[in-house]
Amino acid sequence: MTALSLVIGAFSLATLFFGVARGGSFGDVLLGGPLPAYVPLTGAVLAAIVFLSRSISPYLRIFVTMYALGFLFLATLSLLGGLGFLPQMVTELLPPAFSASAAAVFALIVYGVSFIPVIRTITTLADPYFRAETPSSDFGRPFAWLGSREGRVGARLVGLLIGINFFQVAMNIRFNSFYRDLFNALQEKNVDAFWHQILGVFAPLAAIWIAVAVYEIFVDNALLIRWRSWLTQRTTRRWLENGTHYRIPLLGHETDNPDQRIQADIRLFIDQLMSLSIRLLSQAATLVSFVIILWHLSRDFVLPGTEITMPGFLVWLVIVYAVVGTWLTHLIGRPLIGLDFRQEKVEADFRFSLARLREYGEQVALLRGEKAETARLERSFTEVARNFLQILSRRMKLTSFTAGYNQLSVIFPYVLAAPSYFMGRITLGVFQQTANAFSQVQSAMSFFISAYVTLAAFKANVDRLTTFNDSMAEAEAAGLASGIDVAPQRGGHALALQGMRLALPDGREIVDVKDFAFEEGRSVLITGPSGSGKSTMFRAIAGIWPFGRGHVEIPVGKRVMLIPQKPYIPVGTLRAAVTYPGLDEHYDDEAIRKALLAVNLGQFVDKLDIEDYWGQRLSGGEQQRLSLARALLAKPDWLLLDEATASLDEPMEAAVYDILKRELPDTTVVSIGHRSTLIGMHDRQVVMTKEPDGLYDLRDKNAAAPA
Ligand SMILES: Nc1ncnc2c1ncn2[C@@H]1O[C@H](COP(=O)(O)OP(=O)(O)OP(=O)(O)O)[C@@H](O)[C@H]1O
Repeated sequence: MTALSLVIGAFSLATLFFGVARGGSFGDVLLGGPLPAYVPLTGAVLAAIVFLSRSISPYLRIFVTMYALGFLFLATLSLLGGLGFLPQMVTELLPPAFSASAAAVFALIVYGVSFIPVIRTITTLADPYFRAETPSSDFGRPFAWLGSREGRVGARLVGLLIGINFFQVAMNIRFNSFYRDLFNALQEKNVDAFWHQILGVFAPLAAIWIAVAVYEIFVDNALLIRWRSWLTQRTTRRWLENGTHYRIPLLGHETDNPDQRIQADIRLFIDQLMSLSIRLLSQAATLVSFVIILWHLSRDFVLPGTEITMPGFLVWLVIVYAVVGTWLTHLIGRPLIGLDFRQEKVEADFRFSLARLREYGEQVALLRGEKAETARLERSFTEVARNFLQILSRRMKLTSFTAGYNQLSVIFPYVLAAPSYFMGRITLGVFQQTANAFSQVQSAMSFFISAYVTLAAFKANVDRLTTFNDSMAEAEAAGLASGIDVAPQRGGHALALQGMRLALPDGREIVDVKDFAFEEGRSVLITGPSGSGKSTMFRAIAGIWPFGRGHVEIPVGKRVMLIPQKPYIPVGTLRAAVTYPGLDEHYDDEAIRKALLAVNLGQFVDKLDIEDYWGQRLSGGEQQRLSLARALLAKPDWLLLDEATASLDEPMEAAVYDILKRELPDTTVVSIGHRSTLIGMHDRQVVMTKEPDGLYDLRDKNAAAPA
């Protein structure tokens, strides 16, 4: 950015000096000459903006850069044209010098809007991608020439898209003069000129237009998939790291349906941001270009119904026309923002209810819960339909206005230009060219009108992603600020708990383990009343419970594995289910088979590659044995079993404990359980005991006071 700013600064100073040196009155220098002085003057401002833009959002910086390059291109063309260095044919098509200054003004606008809070919210979501230093992704190999860092490639693809959009605006300008020439040929009944316009002008232009449109789709979608993969991966990792996904609902956040935010909202955000921002830019360029054209065209126009000539009156009319239309649309369409937000939420709630029903199909069927489920689903869908109807009613109101407005826009310029045509002031070609220019200006100015629905949905989408990010940040902060620290301890031989006071999310304290050690090699059974906080203590040892304070010390290099009562079994192959949470390629088949045989699941050893919903296919006891097989593979130093054998019959439970002892001689087992038969399988029994202060502490069985 610094180099670009220096180039623009040097160019501006040199051309300003050149203009002043040529002499002439102040007015001549400022407005006339090969390059009017207002161009280098705005160029000097642009150089400062480009320099300052180093500190703004990287996404917006791409736009400032493209405008700066546009300025250099247009100003150089104007200068060369002004000095007579370009052929006549090119000079005729040159945009006026004013357009270079317009590019500088747009850069200034982009710089200005970067400080608006709502824009900051949007760029906060967009920017991390453009800062990414990760190696460039494999998607869209044709873009290898754009660089090796993902963020840089992304930024250059956005730049390329902007360039394509500028080019399309330039083509539209060329098409505009084609209309004039074509209709003039028709009016003059000049057959040769007519065919020249069709075959010599229109056909090549159309061919270029098609090629550019196809390339644009390619660039646009390549950027979309690269950006989406990067952002999805980053969000998923962040969500799953350090138990954040578990803590978000614990903290009572409103972040519903994270699955929808990751799967749908990220895609929508990128898609809508790209189309809105790049379209906004090309609409701005269209606006400036055609306002200039329209201004020139309406030089000879009379006010309809009079013979008074009023230069540029079409420009004023189109501005008033579009501003009033935009304002009315805003008034009518505003409620759509909230309604769209709600629609996404109720749709996702409905989808989640269905997915959950599939997961718990057996339980629902056994309980004959179908009636209750039908009622619940119908209630959930009623919300979907009710909100949809509100959106429909609002859209109908909005469409009845915008459709009428668009229809009026078709005939409005004809009505305005007709008197001048009938009075012979303008040719049929100019009449047609005016109508085309008017509609270009009107559609650019009313970009906000046609994009209103997209803008409303975009705002709702940005809100959803922002609240999701905020909840993740809070859950991360809660993890960091948690008063419970789990730290490795040098030289120790026990998993020790000290000053551990655990609370519920509402702040009510339930557990106070003052000082307790699970010594290496000495298995422990924890018993105690239901709800006394045994599982919560295990959660704290695992480092995922954020409420409370205290220390958990684990000897350096030792591993703790926790097996809950209800195992989680991912959808996929049996091999992946047994090796979870490890990766299946880390274990050879022999080890997996041996583990399955040890926990009496021999009937499944030849089904390792079968993909299934194993969580639904296996019985409760089989699922528990499968998760014990995981422990045999993982060989942890401490194995915490939270009622992990509660679904097994007593002989099977005893056999499993024997196997654990035999296969994992170096593992210390700590179990939570209620069965008395478990006592003989452990070296020590402790009880969660209610102390006089109402909190539970661990006491050795023989020392336990009555609760
Ligand atoms: N996410 C949560 N939000 C609010 N309260 C919770 C949450 N998780 C647990 N609790 C509460 O914490 C208390 C202790 O629960 P915990 O599961 O630790 O008990 P437990 O001793 O393991 O019980 P059980 O023997 O029945 O399994 C219970 O009153 C429970 O309702």
